[in-house]
Amino acid sequence: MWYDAFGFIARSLMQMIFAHLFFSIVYDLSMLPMAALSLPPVRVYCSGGAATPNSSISNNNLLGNHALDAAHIRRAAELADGSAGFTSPHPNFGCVIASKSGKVAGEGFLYAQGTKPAEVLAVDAAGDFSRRATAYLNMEPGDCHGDHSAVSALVQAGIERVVIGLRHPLQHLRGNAIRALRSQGLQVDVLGEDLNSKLIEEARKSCLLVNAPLICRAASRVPFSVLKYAMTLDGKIAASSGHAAWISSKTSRNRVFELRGRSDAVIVGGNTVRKDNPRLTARHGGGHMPMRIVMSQTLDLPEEAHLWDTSDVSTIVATQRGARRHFQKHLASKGIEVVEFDILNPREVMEYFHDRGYLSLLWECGGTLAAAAISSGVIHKVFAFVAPKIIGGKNAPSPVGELGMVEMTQAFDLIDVCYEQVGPDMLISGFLQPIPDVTPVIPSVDETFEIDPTVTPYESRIIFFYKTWDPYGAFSNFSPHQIKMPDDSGDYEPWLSVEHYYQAQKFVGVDDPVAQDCVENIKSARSPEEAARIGRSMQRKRPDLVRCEWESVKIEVMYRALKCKFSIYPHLNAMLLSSAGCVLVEASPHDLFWGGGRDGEGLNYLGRLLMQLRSEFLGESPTSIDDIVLQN
Ligand SMILES: NC(=O)C1=CN([C@@H]2O[C@H](COP(=O)(O)OP(=O)(O)OC[C@H]3O[C@@H](n4cnc5c(N)ncnc54)[C@H](OP(=O)(O)O)[C@@H]3O)[C@@H](O)[C@H]2O)C=CC1
Ligand SMILES: Nc1c(N[C@@H]2O[C@H](COP(=O)(O)O)[C@@H](O)[C@H]2O)[nH]c(=O)[nH]c1=O
Repeated sequence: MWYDAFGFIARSLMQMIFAHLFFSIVYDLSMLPMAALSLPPVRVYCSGGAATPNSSISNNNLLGNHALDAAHIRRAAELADGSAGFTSPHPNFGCVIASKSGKVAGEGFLYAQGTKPAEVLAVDAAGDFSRRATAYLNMEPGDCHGDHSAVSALVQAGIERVVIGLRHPLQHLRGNAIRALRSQGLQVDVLGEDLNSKLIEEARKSCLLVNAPLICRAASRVPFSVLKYAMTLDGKIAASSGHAAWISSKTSRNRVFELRGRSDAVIVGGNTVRKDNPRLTARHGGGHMPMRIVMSQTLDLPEEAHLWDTSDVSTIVATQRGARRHFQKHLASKGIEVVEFDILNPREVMEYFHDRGYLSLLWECGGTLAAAAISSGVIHKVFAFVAPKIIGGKNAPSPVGELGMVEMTQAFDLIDVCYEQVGPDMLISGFLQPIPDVTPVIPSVDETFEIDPTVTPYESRIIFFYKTWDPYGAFSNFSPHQIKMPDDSGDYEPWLSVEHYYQAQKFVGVDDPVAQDCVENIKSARSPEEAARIGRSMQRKRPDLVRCEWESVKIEVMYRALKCKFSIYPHLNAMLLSSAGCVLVEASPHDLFWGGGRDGEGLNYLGRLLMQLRSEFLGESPTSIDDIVLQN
């Protein structure tokens, strides 16, 4: 492939970078107590004993400073959770502004990347009360691309003190905002570093919980995985016939829809598709719709199934390399993406979805695949709905198949178990692995550089970028940088990101009100992910609405949008120029046009356009955009 020569170096560097990330997370073997995700409780009993969220903190001089700090941080964590389920999962940020007396003056949470940061919303809400106030943040802001909007908002509002629940878990972002705030003269107290007490420790746990998916993903290099099942009181997930609709109550199943809405994807095994013909959609009234993933070795799956209807949401089938090629074609004709693996096991599949940027997954499979997933160490948390029913049956399936254990002492003990009554059922949840604790004992990337200038961890001949949280994530067209592009009449219109502009251009100029509505919907989408979802889903459902010359103009469209982005933001321009001499590759394992693919088989047009722009900015233009378009 065109950059094969770099393959070995690239892999080594990727490993180095991941090793950096991995070792930046220090495991706390004390197994921290944690509460369940803060969905509306009916009755909850938690062994961790976390306090209830405090949403009405007022002036209370009886509370000590630590108690007040802890309460406000818990509230920030509670706010942060507000965005889960509304848009594709992302780090959750909440902010509370409290006056000197401890009274709450303003609150905010980040809805999605690209929308207003929690800190900006909170100081806006607090107005003049922000002056000399304290800001409480569940997590250090990830001002990753030199924008520092959260930091600027706090400084400009006149905040005197900032209390931070957790340093940013990603190594290349950790410490940056804290340093920036301190350098502006603000007092910054980090829980567990500058403040310590039992109450503070509990508040810190609520911050760990609300971003558990991000933290676990960074530490384990697989998406945060929750195994959910519904079983009878005698431990069966179906009758001996395989019939399972329904074990749990309607209230519990509604709760499952919410769990699905918090996940990037829901995953099942081939047998569940054959037996249940599930839909796996989140039907709780709006909110985020997860993708569906099927793991099947044989690909002996039905020709027709609810999961093959992708009008609302896509399905990916992961299978063994070479399995039933004609059936693969059948699936492809229905718009299903088939991904082949040399060895189809849960770890390989999870590593693949990690590289694809997935943050969290909900496993709704039967016991066969659940056992394989638990054995391979990819499951982080379990949600078991227990219904007060007995079905019996020697051969009726149970939630977890063979784990090879022979003595009770070998059983996995769940950590921080919560018991909650949901309708007539009992929901028991707990962690299979502790959430790794993030402690700042290892210097962040720029601190490392300060200590030893010869260490430049990201210097490489190939720079991979993909998700905006990556070190060079600002190269992604999903990075939340607004651009201004000319419309038909030459007037400049703002677009929230390159992705917004690119998706909308698919339907621009098409003489159909549905296409025009679609352009408007994409334009007003609250995040680049939302813009991409609208554009891609319309393209899939109504290919007739895509402008006829789209395939021949799309590179040009992307080029113009990128040129604007890297011209108007000096820090992005500097980042691009600083990559001179390096090959830029969009590390998308599935987009073989804009990305580099899993093994370098992708065309990497995004990387190529960026390198083209870089040459132009440097005044050396070996190829032109026309050459790139012609090569297409
Ligand atoms: N009550 C509940 O919560 C639930 C109940 N169920 C019930 O469970 C029953 C199905 O259980 P079960 O057969 O365990 O279903 P699974 O969902 O666990 O599917 C098993 C299948 O997963 C596929 N698979 C792919 N990779 C692997 C791997 N590495 N290891 C193991 N399997 C792999 C295989 O598909 P292939 O054969 O295609 O190669 C295998 O046959 C049904 O009766 C269903 O109704 C299912 C889900 C939840
Ligand atoms: N039987 C059972 C569950 N089964 C799970 O739900 C899937 C069906 O989802 P859907 O088609 O979207 O309604 C099914 O394939 C299996 O994964 N879930 C539960 O909460 N309670 C239940 O009693």
